[in-house]
Amino acid sequence: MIVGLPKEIKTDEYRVAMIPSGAEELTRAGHTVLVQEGAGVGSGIADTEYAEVGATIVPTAADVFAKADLVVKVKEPLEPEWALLRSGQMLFTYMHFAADEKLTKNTLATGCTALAYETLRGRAGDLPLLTPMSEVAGRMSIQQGAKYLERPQEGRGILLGGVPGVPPAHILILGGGVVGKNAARIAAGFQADVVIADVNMERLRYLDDIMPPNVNTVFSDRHNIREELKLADLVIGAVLIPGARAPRLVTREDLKLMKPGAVMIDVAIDQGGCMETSHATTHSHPTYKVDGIVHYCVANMPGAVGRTSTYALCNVTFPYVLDLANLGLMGACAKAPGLVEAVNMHAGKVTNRAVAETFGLPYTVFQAK
Ligand SMILES: NC(=O)C1=CN([C@@H]2O[C@H](COP(=O)(O)OP(=O)(O)OC[C@H]3O[C@@H](n4cnc5c(N)ncnc54)[C@H](O)[C@@H]3O)[C@@H](O)[C@H]2O)C=CC1
Ligand SMILES: CC(=O)C(=O)O
Ligand SMILES: [Mg+2]
Repeated sequence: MIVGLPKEIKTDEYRVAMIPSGAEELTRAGHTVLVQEGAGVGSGIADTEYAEVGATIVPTAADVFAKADLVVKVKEPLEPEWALLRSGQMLFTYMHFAADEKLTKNTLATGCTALAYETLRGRAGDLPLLTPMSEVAGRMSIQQGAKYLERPQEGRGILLGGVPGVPPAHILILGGGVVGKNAARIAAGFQADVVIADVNMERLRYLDDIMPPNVNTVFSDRHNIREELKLADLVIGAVLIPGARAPRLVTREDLKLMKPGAVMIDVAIDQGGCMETSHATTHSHPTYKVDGIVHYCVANMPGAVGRTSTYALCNVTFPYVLDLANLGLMGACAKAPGLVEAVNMHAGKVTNRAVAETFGLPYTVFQAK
């Protein structure tokens, strides 16, 4: 099979979807690997490192897409890439279709098989290809929150951990999954006062067991969220309903409850965001203010720490890339049934129920045989 690795084109995206050890394994298994010139540079990987293990370096994305049976990427295909995708081709990347109707319809029109990292299921029902980036984004959310709470960044001028005689920041984390847990751990280390809200009681019990005393839990309902917003210096949006648009938990009206200069980091922005006033931003221009509240809504947070994130991502994606190359789509799905969940589109049909329902498109069951 021909496996293609284009350079990412999203603003401030420094990750790449395959590291040289992956290219080495694929070529050893008899596959051809096409790497776009400069694809790894943002993560500190030179073209020569791919070439040395047998990959072919090609000058443009068009060269990669034209020949590859399987294109491996990090972020969703952007407009210049839509024209390069074709029927019968597999695209394996983060898609986040429910957040973007134009992306959904244009990708569907290409007829490609769209395999989304974020909906692939592990044997335990987990989302193993989302997990490492959620670990990165969760940890990073507190780092960014600390920065934007500083007064020169238009925040409230609050130090997360406080100092003797002055209380620490109060942090509300909406969603206690992978992002939420990682955010809470880092925030706890800063000695902030942390509350995690979730609707899953089993998850809240688990978090209550493992977290230090400065992390508490609360059931996520309208009343509790509004009470917490009054206290919060920093809010982290970390909810997820896999495949679907994020539920809106904070309305514009709710912002009036908050302290001026409080910061909201909406990590769930890649699925459309869990605050009504959120819209996607970039690392170059990460924040904006609505009603005195600082909003940070970068949809590719891990892209800024490309070196860490690339290795963390490729550790988990590569086994599936190798299976897709060795066994083809149907063979790889037979080997790992959770891969079927990743198939969001196939042959011009939407094969993910949540994506279809979000945009009122017909839903077709993907037949993995
Ligand atoms: N902006 C970025 O760069 C990145 C964004 N993300 C996104 O962060 C979001 C969270 O991801 P994960 O933590 O991995 O998901 P997860 O599935 O591990 O956790 C989500 C949690 O949200 C909870 N939840 C659902 N509805 C809720 C509600 N109404 N109130 C409170 N909690 C609710 C679930 O019970 C679950 O515990 C996803 O949208 C993911 O794509 C992840 C990595 C990077
Ligand atoms: C998950 C996601 O959106 C990212 O890593 O960029
Ligand atoms: Mg407390």
